[in-house]
Amino acid sequence: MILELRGVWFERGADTILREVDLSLERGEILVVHGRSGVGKTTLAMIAALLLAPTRGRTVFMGSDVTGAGDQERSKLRLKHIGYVDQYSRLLPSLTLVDNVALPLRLMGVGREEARREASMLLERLGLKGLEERYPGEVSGGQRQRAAIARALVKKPRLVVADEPLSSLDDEARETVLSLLRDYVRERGAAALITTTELGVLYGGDREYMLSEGRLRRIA
Ligand SMILES: Nc1ncnc2c1ncn2[C@@H]1O[C@H](COP(=O)(O)OP(=O)(O)OP(=O)(O)O)[C@@H](O)[C@H]1O
Repeated sequence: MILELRGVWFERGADTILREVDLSLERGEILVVHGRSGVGKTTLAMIAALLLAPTRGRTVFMGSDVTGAGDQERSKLRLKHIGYVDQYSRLLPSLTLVDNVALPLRLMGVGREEARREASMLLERLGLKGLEERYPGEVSGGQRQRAAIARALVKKPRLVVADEPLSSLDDEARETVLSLLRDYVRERGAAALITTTELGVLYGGDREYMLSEGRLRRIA
């Protein structure tokens, strides 16, 4: 088991965003959470990525209960094991795509050339060959989105959490990303959680859920 959320609540002031959410992610699985704008998908994604602690309930990551873990312990786990793609596919504007994607490896101590080589390979698999030396401001939103996915995968994390990673992609690019994610989680025994505001389309995840009124309901 990679991640387990047990009876998780998230309350902010008088608002209850998540109510008694149970979710488990096993190795090799892709889980998709659908939901309208504002229902709490980002909140759930951030809890899954250990960026946010639930107000009630337990979080178990790779067999360890991290419910009461401090910031430092959680950030250590994140750096090593979790790739997070935020909703805005934020990249550093002053670095080219290849250097953005190579950055997590550089931070882990990998040499520049090797890190850039790994990054280029991933960019190519995501259909971005030829754009390696462009800056984020010189590519499209969908291309930035794919570069952000490459950046999350480059350090080969155990858990990939991607918040609305497909929103600016056409059908072909979307399929490219999903099939790369499928191959990735299967090959590496990793797991992925992705969110989407699309309600009527299934994404071919191993399990798909609808989040509404704070509760998760399985839809496929
Ligand atoms: N920092 C904050 N302070 C107060 N309320 C917040 C904050 N962040 C989010 N919210 C509220 O919490 C609720 C859940 O937000 P969240 O971002 O998790 O939703 P979402 O499903 O990801 O939405 P979207 O699809 O529009 O990104 C929303 O009603 C939002 O307005």
